[in-house]
Amino acid sequence: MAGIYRSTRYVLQNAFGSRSLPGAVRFYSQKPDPAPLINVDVDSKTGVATVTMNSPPVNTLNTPFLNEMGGVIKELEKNKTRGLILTSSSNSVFSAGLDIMEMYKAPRDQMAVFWTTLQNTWLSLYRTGIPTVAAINGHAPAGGCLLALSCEYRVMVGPKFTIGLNETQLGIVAPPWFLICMREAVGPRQTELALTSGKMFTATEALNIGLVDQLVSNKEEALAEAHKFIARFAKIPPLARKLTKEFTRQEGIKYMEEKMLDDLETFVDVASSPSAQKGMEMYLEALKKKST
Ligand SMILES: CCCCCCCCCCC/C=C/C(=O)SCCNC(=O)CCNC(=O)[C@H](O)C(C)(C)COP(=O)(O)OP(=O)(O)OC[C@H]1O[C@@H](n2cnc3c(N)ncnc32)[C@H](O)[C@@H]1OP(=O)(O)O
Repeated sequence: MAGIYRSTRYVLQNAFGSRSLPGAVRFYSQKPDPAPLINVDVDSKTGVATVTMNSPPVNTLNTPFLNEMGGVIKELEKNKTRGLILTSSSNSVFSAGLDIMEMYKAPRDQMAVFWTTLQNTWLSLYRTGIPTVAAINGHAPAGGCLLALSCEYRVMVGPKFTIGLNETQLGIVAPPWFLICMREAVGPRQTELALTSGKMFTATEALNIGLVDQLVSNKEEALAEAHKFIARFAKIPPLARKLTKEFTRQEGIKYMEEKMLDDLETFVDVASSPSAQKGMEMYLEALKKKST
């Protein structure tokens, strides 16, 4: 089994195409798609990129989306972008997390490609030397929360949106690297309390436990505060900053570098188990009922 996963990873690692940015202008990532999943807008004065997830209806994280995100981060690094602000084009959802359709009734090799892409893209975002901020302008459950936690600073639009690692409510388990990200933000006690119950926090609750750093009342304010955070690093030498970030995040980085294949195998085994599949089926049905 590990052989399949290793070759899958090889293919994926070579699948991130690259393309030069034509200076500080707007560009769309990866494929010349009339409806890109992610828009990137680089401010020509500050060199800060606003990366807007634009995969309606709820920015689920599936393989094409994650591949595109990985490509975007690579491009921004190559172009020495000064900052990355992650936000959503939706008025109510930052990201609904992993696309359950990538896991529900999916063949094991498809699940493996999906998970490997998630692992690689997460690691790129989590460890990038570019200062990162999540401008959370909508709900951010599970993988949506992970995306926000992988950034260095979180500004959330309140009060009506929610955020959290709710996996246990779905009968699935947040892997250790999700948990490490949460623990880095809120500490071990709050992590255990939050994850064992799968709690979704209101924006105010999230601020109170340190899951987010700032509350604002709309997206424009969130973007303005995100720019302010990035401006703090104007006079900090980039290499010193990057290495300090790596040292601070070494637990998560080490976990992924050393345990990537074990994590992948565990994921495929757990996600394809009859009980996890039943749980996903019921959850999808509940989501569908809610939306009709
Ligand atoms: C080492 C140990 C490893 C073990 C690991 C094994 C197990 C793997 C676990 C991995 C961790 C998982 C992480 C995840 O991210 S799982 C996904 C969790 N996400 C959610 O719970 C969010 C679900 N969605 C919602 O709550 C709402 O959609 C939301 C509040 C985000 C927005 O609500 P809104 O009313 O605006 O929109 P709708 O609910 O009507 O949704 C619109 C359509 O989108 C579909 N949808 C929503 N979320 C998902 C999703 N995550 N995946 C797939 N599809 C989704 C929804 O069904 C609607 O579809 P239709 O329009 O067709 O009805």
